[in-house]
Amino acid sequence: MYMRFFSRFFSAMAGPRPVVFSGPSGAGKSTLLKKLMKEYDNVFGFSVSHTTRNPRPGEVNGKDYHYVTREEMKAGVERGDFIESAEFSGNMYGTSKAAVQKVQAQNLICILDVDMQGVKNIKETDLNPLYISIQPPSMEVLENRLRDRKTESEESLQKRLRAAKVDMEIGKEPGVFDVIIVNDNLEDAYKVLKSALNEEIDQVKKTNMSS
Ligand SMILES: Nc1ncnc2c1ncn2[C@@H]1O[C@H](COP(=O)(O)OP(=O)(O)OP(=O)(O)O)[C@@H](O)[C@H]1O
Ligand SMILES: Nc1nc2c(ncn2[C@@H]2O[C@H](COP(=O)(O)O)[C@@H](O)[C@H]2O)c(=O)[nH]1
Repeated sequence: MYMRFFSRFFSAMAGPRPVVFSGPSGAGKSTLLKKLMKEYDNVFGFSVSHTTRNPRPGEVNGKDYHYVTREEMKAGVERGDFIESAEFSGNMYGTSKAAVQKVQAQNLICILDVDMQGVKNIKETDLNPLYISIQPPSMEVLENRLRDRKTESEESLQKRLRAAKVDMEIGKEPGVFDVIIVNDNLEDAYKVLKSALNEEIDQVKKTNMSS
């Protein structure tokens, strides 16, 4: 596992700098984010995306995603409700302005979980987040994790693996991500993630305690 650091925190904007997580489907983004939010629920807030995919068992509407029809999603995009939106593995996904504002209004670090198109599109906005890439140790491990998760049809799994190959190549290009974490052993990866966000966590704790 290794980590690269190109920049540090607190942007010129008011409030804590958002953090964008990306990386191939199955790399372990949600697993790491859920751990982080459980440990620091008063520091981080999750930007709940919209998606046209069906909820998985255990997922909750409004918490994991806002589940919408393609028509609803397209109408929202046309109205300008979204900071970014993308088509991934046969479904639409997008980050609404309202989702980010809701977290920022609470003075929490806004966490976004987006695919590589989302990363590219967010780079065109003035959100100015820290970009963290979560990578699997290998394609073989990634495939096993996705299969073991049992959430995908064979067709969807193959689409996700194809997207993963492309994402992993783009992710290696210099300057795309500020921090790259290889999620091999979960506890090790979590430690690296926490240390990458250490200063922000302390800063938000201090600010929120004194307000
Ligand atoms: N370090 C790890 N070791 C073993 N299994 C892991 C590890 N990290 C995550 N997993 C498992 O791998 C699977 C994929 O993880 P997760 O759903 O968090 O990935 P993801 O990157 O959020 O995927 P997606 O982008 O599709 O939402 C899950 O079943 C999770 O329990
Ligand atoms: N561009 C965006 N990508 C998003 C958003 N929310 C999630 N995602 C990415 O989609 C894939 C698949 O997610 P899954 O929950 O169906 O497994 C994954 O890479 C997410 O990062 C979003 O709002 N915008």
